[in-house]
Amino acid sequence: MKASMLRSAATTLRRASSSSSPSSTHLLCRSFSSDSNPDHQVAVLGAAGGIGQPVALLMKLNPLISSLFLYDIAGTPGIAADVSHINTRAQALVNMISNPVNSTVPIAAEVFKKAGTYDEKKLFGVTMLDVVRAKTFYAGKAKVPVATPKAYVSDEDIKALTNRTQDGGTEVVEAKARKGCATLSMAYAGAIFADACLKGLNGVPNVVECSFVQSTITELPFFASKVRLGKNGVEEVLGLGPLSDYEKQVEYLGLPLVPPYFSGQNGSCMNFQEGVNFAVMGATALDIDFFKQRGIHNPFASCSLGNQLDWFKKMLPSLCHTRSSEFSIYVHAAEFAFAEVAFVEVALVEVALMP
Ligand SMILES: NC(=O)C1=CN([C@@H]2O[C@H](COP(=O)(O)OP(=O)(O)OC[C@H]3O[C@@H](n4cnc5c(N)ncnc54)[C@H](O)[C@@H]3O)[C@@H](O)[C@H]2O)C=CC1
Ligand SMILES: O=C([O-])CC(=O)C(=O)O
Repeated sequence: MKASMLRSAATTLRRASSSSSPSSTHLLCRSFSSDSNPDHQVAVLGAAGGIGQPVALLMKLNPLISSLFLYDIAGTPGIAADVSHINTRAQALVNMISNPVNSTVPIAAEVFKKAGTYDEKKLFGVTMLDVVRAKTFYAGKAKVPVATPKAYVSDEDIKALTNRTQDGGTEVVEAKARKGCATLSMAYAGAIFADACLKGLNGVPNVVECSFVQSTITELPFFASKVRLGKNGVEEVLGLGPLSDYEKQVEYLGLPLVPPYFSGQNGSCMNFQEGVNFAVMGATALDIDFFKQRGIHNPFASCSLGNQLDWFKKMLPSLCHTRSSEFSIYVHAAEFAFAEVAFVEVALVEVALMP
């Protein structure tokens, strides 16, 4: 999701919470409602999209929802009339599906902060599709709907199931001959997560699902883990719990875990043979001061690309002693990190330039 869409969402929620007067938002809103109790209102943003359409259908079928509002883009000011019908407050829970969720959620947090509507208990990255896939693939392997992994599935199978879950998106994209991605299963997963949120809001006890949320369970400001849902959104961010030996392994994370950079004596890396990591999550291409001067706080960014290039330059002398195969592995990881940086950068610049 681009920052412009987040901005639209933030604008919509802010306006919905504060005013019933016509707004100048550029969203085209189609809305309808059903008469059921309790009174929960749900808005689907991007409702005309591959995921949005089936999500809207599933939301319409959910008896916990009394009003359903569907939004998509169009360049018409007629949106104002529709938006003014929404009387929901900024208490809304926001479930972000747009990829990459681990970037769009922190960016959304910044947008909401800028709009003065951020509540860390109410912003969720939807990671439910991974859970749905894991359960489905596991049940297929174990031949039972619910089971203890150790009891039914070998370590080797768990590894294969983990890989299949991690690659689930690609599996669907390829099955659709690259003409589409996972929309129906994502809509199902999104609807299940929304239903859990609604149950939490209704005071159903002990509703626990996985989500990418603001978190203190690791050193990262946002993380995906089990979350207890309640009347205010996130009731409790639950810890990781005991990890199996396999889960503790690096490959479970899907990326080579390269130690962070630190300079040793004479500015060289202490032990490059075990790798060196210049990538810092959320690092910006523009200097950090650019964002500071515009009042943007990026919780991930403690350095810029310039800092990383400086570290790299200091490290260069050690490269002469490194085998080329090792070098290519690290360069590969860096390429991945830079791609992510590029997306975050564009979105952050958009946030920085917000009026
Ligand atoms: N979290 C997860 O596990 C998954 C996430 N995704 C992600 O979900 C996202 C959406 O996927 P699709 O529905 O297939 O895409 P899509 O392109 O079919 O739909 C997106 C919709 O958003 C609308 N839109 C764009 N800007 C808007 C704005 N400012 N306001 C309102 N509507 C706006 C577009 O007009 C379009 O109808 C993608 O980022 C995709 O990568 C997809 C599958 C799984
Ligand atoms: O990559 C995508 O857009 C789809 C996705 O996340 C998935 O299917 O897991």
